[in-house]
Amino acid sequence: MFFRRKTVPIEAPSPAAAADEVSPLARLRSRIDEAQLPHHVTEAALRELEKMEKTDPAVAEYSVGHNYIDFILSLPWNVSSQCKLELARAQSILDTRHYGLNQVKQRILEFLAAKTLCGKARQNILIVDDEEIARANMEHVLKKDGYNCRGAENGVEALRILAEDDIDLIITDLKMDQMDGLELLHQVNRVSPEIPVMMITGFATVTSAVEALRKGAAHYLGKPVNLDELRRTVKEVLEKKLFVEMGRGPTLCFTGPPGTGKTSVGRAIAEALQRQFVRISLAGLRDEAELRGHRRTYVGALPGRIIAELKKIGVNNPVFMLDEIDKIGQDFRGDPASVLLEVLDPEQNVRFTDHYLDIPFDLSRVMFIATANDLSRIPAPLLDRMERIEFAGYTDREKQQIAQQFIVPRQLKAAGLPRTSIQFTPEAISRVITDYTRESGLRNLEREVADICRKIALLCLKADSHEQEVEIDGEMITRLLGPRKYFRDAAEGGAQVGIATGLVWAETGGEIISVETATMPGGGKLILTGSIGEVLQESAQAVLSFIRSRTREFNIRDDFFQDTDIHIHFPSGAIPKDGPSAGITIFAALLSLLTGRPARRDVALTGEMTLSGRILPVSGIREKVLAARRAGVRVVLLPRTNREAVEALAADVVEGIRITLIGTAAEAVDLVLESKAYILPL
Ligand SMILES: Nc1ncnc2c1ncn2[C@@H]1O[C@H](COP(=O)(O)OP(=O)(O)OP(=O)(O)O)[C@@H](O)[C@H]1O
Repeated sequence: MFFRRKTVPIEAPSPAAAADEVSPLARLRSRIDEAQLPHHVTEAALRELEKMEKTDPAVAEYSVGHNYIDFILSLPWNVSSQCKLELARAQSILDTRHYGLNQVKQRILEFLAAKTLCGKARQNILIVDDEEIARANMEHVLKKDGYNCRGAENGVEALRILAEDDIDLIITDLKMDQMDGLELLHQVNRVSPEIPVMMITGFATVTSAVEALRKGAAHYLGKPVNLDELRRTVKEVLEKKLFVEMGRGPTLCFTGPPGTGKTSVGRAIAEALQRQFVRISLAGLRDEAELRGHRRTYVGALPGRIIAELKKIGVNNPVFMLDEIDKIGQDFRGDPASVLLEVLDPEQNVRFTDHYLDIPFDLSRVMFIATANDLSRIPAPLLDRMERIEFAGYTDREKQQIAQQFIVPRQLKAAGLPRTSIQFTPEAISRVITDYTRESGLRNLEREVADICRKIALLCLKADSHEQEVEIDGEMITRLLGPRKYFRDAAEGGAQVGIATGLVWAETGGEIISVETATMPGGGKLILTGSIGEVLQESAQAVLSFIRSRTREFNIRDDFFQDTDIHIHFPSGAIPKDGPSAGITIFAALLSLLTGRPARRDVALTGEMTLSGRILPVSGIREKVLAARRAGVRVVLLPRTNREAVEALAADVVEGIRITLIGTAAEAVDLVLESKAYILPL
């Protein structure tokens, strides 16, 4: 693509014409000309202008055309922010903005390091000209600018060099013996289409130069070559190529529970790269047109959100966050995922077409980062294009540190309170964390701290003493926030017959669930309730069959199911539940019910159970252990096959919790059920 300069003559205003007599169309034409848009964009704008010239200004099409040209002119076709990629700076920004997240920071730095190396490598230019003096001149100035240069006398020699060396740019004369510039361009396009070719031409061959541009040349310069223009153009062309190469490779996808820092790390990356930051939320997006825009033939047509955001931000190389990519939908209005496939594919996004814009826009300079809570909901082809980086939930100790260092100062400032005179004691923060929030991330913690700060601000204003020193302790938290919202139910509740505590993974992170069971006279029916999915229903069936096949082993009557119905309930019916990892918990609850042995509430289980009673591995171990700690669980039973994941847990994650690994359901029995039966077993 090349930038056309002054290709369309503007009619010079007659000396008599006053500035305000210039017609709106002439003004539009000169704006198009001055904008120095890429060639295909100028052509599209001029085509629209020609249509307007034939249209009555009173007709709606006239203003549609005017808006369209205005829109084209407002897009950042050539405007990029001067960004730098310095690894040390990136590291210090990531470190100062975020506590912990060591693995995440490490992965991001590795990702950026590869791009930094890509950007630091010296670029190789091949200069093809049969005049030795012309070659030598160009080599001289370009070498001074830090490029490696090689020379060739004609196209044949150039192709030979191309086969043996890595070349980033070819600058070629048009007229040469043996193989001329046009033929060389044709051959390069065939064997190495990613290498840009710049044409140098004498005045007599301008027509061929235009033809060369049509055939894919990156730029052309007239002879004698203006060396300053050459340096500028080479820099422009190579920078563009570098951007495309740096953008190549997978898009980053940050996954993890809400409030774990995905968006704010994205923002820090933009700052580290000195690029602008844009974020759009894709949650609930069903209509393809929202991303790709409406065709201009529709009344009230608008561009899609990607192009609209680029227009708003005014540069073509921001860090663009596609938030909640796992929440996009699909219906009769199209498939937004297919648009995202195009946007995230470096081969295709060079020519991204928005329906409203109707001409390709180059998105290759944009750095896209996606975020998701649940990877399993992302369509496989989309997931395939992304490099996943996991954000785990925080331990209470990490939350305490983040609150002291980041959240409290930020919320004090937001409430207009002086940071020096208001102090939160560690006990106060700890109370907010345990009694008023139950989450993997920091969303609610930040909300509660903000609430406290606003209340303090009101009190200070009422007392007219906002410079006064205030220490906020645990007791004051209760007075400000009211009765505690969460109880450590597992630790505080006693053992019960027919109820077991389980650990599951949800998109909000690890969660604790209880499985409740009851029997009643009936005829062998299994009733399952609690908004559960198919996999969970099948797990329950398998567990029941396992117990029925082992009645002797568990001291249960052989025919217990003949005259009994069994009901298994998963409380919190408003939340849909599915997944195999509750199998072992269903087993514990059911066996407790059938044997009359109470199940300990402070023992939590997770694991998929097979029909023969084996326990299969599950995912989200860290999140589940953190959820267990939040609920006051003391013992966690995990599948033996998850040993490696357990051993990888940091000491502060497992602090205060005993983890026992089990390989079969039978191993869990005496660990969960108390030995004494309180109710007569069935
Ligand atoms: N490690 C951390 N250090 C400092 N602050 C943090 C850290 N992690 C999260 N935060 C803060 O917590 C708040 C929530 O984070 P953020 O909005 O980035 O979460 P998110 O993971 O993008 O959530 P969602 O999935 O809901 O979009 C922000 O104010 C952020 O600055």
